[in-house]
Amino acid sequence: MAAGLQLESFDKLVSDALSGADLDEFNRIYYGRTSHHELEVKAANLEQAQKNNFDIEAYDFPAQEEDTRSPRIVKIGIIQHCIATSTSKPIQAQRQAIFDKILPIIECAGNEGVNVLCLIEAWSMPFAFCTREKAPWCQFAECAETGPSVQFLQNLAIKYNMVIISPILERDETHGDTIWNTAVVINECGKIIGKHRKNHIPRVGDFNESTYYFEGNTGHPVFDTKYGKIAINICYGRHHPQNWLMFGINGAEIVFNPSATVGGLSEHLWSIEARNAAIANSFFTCAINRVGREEFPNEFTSGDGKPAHKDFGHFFGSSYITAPDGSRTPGLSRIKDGLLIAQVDLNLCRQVKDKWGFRMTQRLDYYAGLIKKAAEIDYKPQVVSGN
Ligand SMILES: NC(=O)NCCC(=O)O
Repeated sequence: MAAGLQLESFDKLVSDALSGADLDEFNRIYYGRTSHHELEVKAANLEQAQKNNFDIEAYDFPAQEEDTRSPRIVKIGIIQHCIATSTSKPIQAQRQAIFDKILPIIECAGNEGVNVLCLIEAWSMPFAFCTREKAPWCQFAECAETGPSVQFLQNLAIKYNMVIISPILERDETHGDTIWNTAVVINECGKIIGKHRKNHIPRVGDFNESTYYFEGNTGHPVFDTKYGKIAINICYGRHHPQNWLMFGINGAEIVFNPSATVGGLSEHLWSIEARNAAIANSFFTCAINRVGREEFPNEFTSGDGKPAHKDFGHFFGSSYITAPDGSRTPGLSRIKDGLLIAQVDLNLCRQVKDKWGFRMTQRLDYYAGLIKKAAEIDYKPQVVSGN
């Protein structure tokens, strides 16, 4: 099969090709456990998924029983989806079409008892930053506290008693109408408990996001919710180990990575980075990517000598969840909308810290000193001459 759009999923390719002991051994080595611990999904939700053309998969990550702590079972949900209509339509129509298509997926998450749900980066709009055009795309920017996306999700958060992370294009009207790439955290009562702005902005390929917004100014907040301590590392921030590290230092137990990235650029990195972060920081990570192709009315170039084009390329989905011990779920489809659920016991975070001691051995003070020196203008790299 030719590489690209046709391949439904890497994980399916493997499970179709292998069986029996070979598949078990592959799973043990690649996923970190021979069985995926699949959980049953309610028949009504499977029906709903089929009717609305999305997948649902659910997996379990148990921890060892402890004498001194009760299990802390939490259901995490992540949704990947494509846009729902032409990028030439009026802004409100494009946004409403996304609301309409994502509603049954969120309802399924709610009906499956998901406690914390996260959507893709800039979920309520096409990823128009490739174009470098300000109009009409800046009109998608909305107030984090009162905008249409937040209002839409607040009701669902209340209805399903669910924390929802809503990554949007934010317009901060109070501070000069500035635009940010922001994840808004809505608690299970529908209250906005805070927001985080993307810390690292890409300047690669068609990802011309720096034309629209700056590096975030909200630090590395960890939101202490009813369902655990959660944080959000938005898309390109996953390439920066220190970004993950700071969320870990601040006590995160689950870090979501809402993303928008395309096959030509990053597909070979995708399965590594969020997974590695889970291992290095003893927390759960959830890598969530957009699906589909997005075409824009006017051509744009990427500064790479290639012809001008209107299409961003293939957003390859493949969302997955990794536990602190490095075991992971299979990824969702590369081409289809989907809901991935992981039932996790948050006690696993401490159990992995006790086993591996990464937190204890990371030598923060040592590296803090070294990095401070390395950032100085006259720093001399420690290189030993071979001559
Ligand atoms: N949205 C975003 O930051 N994409 C950058 C490309 C990547 O990180 O793979």
